Amino acid sequence: MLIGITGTPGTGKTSVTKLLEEEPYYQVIHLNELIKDEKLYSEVDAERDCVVADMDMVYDRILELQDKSYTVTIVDSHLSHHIADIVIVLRTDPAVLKERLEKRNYSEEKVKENLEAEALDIILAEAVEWCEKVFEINTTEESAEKTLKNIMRIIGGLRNGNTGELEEEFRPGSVDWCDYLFD
Ligand SMILES: Nc1ncnc2c1ncn2[C@@H]1O[C@H](COP(=O)(O)OP(=O)(O)O)[C@@H](O)[C@H]1O
Repeated sequence: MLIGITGTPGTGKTSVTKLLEEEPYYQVIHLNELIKDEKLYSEVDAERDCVVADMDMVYDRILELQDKSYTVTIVDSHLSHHIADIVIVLRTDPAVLKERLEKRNYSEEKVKENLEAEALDIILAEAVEWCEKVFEINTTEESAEKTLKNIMRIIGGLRNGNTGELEEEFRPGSVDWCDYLFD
């Protein structure tokens, strides 16, 4: 089973997937590192300080790397909803996200761009449009450990074919940052 952990940068994807990596039966691919290490991109955008991933190359590489001896392969990246059919979108209140992104020494422009993307649900909307199953977790006031527990509950439900209540609890659209936009 291939599952994407996606969300705006700073929402906690890498922190939680690093914890998941320590659990047995989970293969974790940190896609952003892989894209840089293996140059799976078509362009370097120096102005925006990022690369433009070649998603065909990325998709083929993920399929090659997916090790079926693991029960679940997790793809950690804000691009993972381009690849996986099942995704968990991590969300963080833009006011909290701002602090996290500023600590990363992102430019003012890059912080603003990411905060707007989070406030406007950009990744969530893409995931809902492209993926078969989407779960949304608000990590604003949760530790990475608590988020890990929720992710493992969702994966457990998917494996048992019993996601009814989880689909309600982590329903896409349950998080709303509209107040941030109109403050
Ligand atoms: N659940 C959380 N609660 C508080 N801080 C968190 C949480 N998850 C991550 N962080 C902090 O936020 C920052 C960004 O987390 P990271 O996992 O790198 O996000 P992403 O992979 O989504 O870009 C890190 O400094 C991390 O310590």
